[in-house]
Amino acid sequence: MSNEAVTRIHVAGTAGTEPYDVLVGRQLLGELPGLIGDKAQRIAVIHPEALAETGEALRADLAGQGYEAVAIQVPNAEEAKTAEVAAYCWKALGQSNFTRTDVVVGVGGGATTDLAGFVAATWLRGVRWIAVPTTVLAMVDAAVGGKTGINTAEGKNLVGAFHPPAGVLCDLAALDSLPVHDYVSGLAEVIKAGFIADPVILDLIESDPEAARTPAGPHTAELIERSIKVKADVVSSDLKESGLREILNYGHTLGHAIEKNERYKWRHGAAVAVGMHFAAELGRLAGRLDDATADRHRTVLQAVGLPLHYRYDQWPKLVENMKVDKKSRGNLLRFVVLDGLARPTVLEGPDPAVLLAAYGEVGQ
Ligand SMILES: NC(=O)c1ccc[n+]([C@@H]2O[C@H](COP(=O)([O-])OP(=O)(O)OC[C@H]3O[C@@H](n4cnc5c(N)ncnc54)[C@H](O)[C@@H]3O)[C@@H](O)[C@H]2O)c1
Ligand SMILES: O=C(O)C(=O)C[C@@H](O)[C@H](O)[C@H](O)COP(=O)(O)O
Ligand SMILES: [Zn+2]
Repeated sequence: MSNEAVTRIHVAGTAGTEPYDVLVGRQLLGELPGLIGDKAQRIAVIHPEALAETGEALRADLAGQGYEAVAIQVPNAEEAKTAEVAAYCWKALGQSNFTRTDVVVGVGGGATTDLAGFVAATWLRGVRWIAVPTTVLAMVDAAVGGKTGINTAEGKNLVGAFHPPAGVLCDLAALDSLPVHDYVSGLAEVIKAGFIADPVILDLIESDPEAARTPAGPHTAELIERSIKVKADVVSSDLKESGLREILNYGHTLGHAIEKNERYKWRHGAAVAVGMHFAAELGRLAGRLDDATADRHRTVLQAVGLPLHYRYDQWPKLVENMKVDKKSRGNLLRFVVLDGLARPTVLEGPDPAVLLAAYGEVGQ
């Protein structure tokens, strides 16, 4: 793995879907026409406000290549993941006479790629789409694996579809304009990949946590590639989350509950960081996780500047919010915990007293 070469990570097709590759490197947009294929006449470039120039440049470039290209600008961050914004995109596609052979390109962070993928999944019951992630989080996680969706007032990602992209282009140059707060938020999913499957990720971050906070750090490409590999391996064998894929939800049961409680104003990665701290304490109290690995969660998350704590008095609301987690079955709450480093497992229906005790370490 190096900073210069283009790395290609393969995602196998399962459940009747096509395989595809995730490319990591620089100046990758030349790959787009090949991914678009030769049947498309129209391309819709869905991008957030923050990437207005990028979106327009891409639209103009595609128009120069002979496509009828439209740019669809959507709000930044979670404000894009709503039914209203999805409907706005459907309207734009309808007004462009967008057909089944046409292609959606989602350019942006995870919120944008989740929305763009969802729009592609639902338009005409599914059209081809390509992800061009521009945040760490979207490169290592959101754009890979075909989970697409939007939030509702009742919870995070409650409406969506499994609809894998035709390809994912991770241009590392995009990260240079990312505010540090958003860069660091993405490290939560990188650290998650380290705890559930690839501890070398943790070693690399711990070797220089300050450097890990910037795209100029010495291990940026390797951290991104290793995290993508973790995700690609999991979704290659379990696209629709019938089992193994649940491990990617480490830290998310509480994390999503916090996001909803904050009306989606917290960054996803920050909420997942608190959620992983909670999951580590839960694993420890359930007698599964050793002290050293549980403590390592605190040190590595804190070292890169991610939060560990949330409001203690919000626990009853968080418990309510967790009931709509997609891993729940009836009234049974289910949490991904670790049996040890890189040994994820599911803890079903833990004693409410144990849950509260774990939250006692997290709440402030
Ligand atoms: N589908 C999945 O498997 C999956 C996995 C993980 C996370 N997610 C979702 O991803 C979302 C979080 O993604 P995120 O952390 O990328 O946040 P985000 O998409 O909200 O982006 C953060 C902010 O950065 C801006 N931005 C994006 N790229 C930029 C760039 N290169 N330069 C400057 N600004 C830029 C965005 O417009 C936004 O304002 C959440 O909605 C989460 O649920 C989905
Ligand atoms: O891809 C997955 O599967 C994940 O769980 C990855 C998570 O990082 C991601 O936030 C995902 O969107 C959560 O899925 P959800 O099904 O809990 O909404
Ligand atoms: Zn996530």
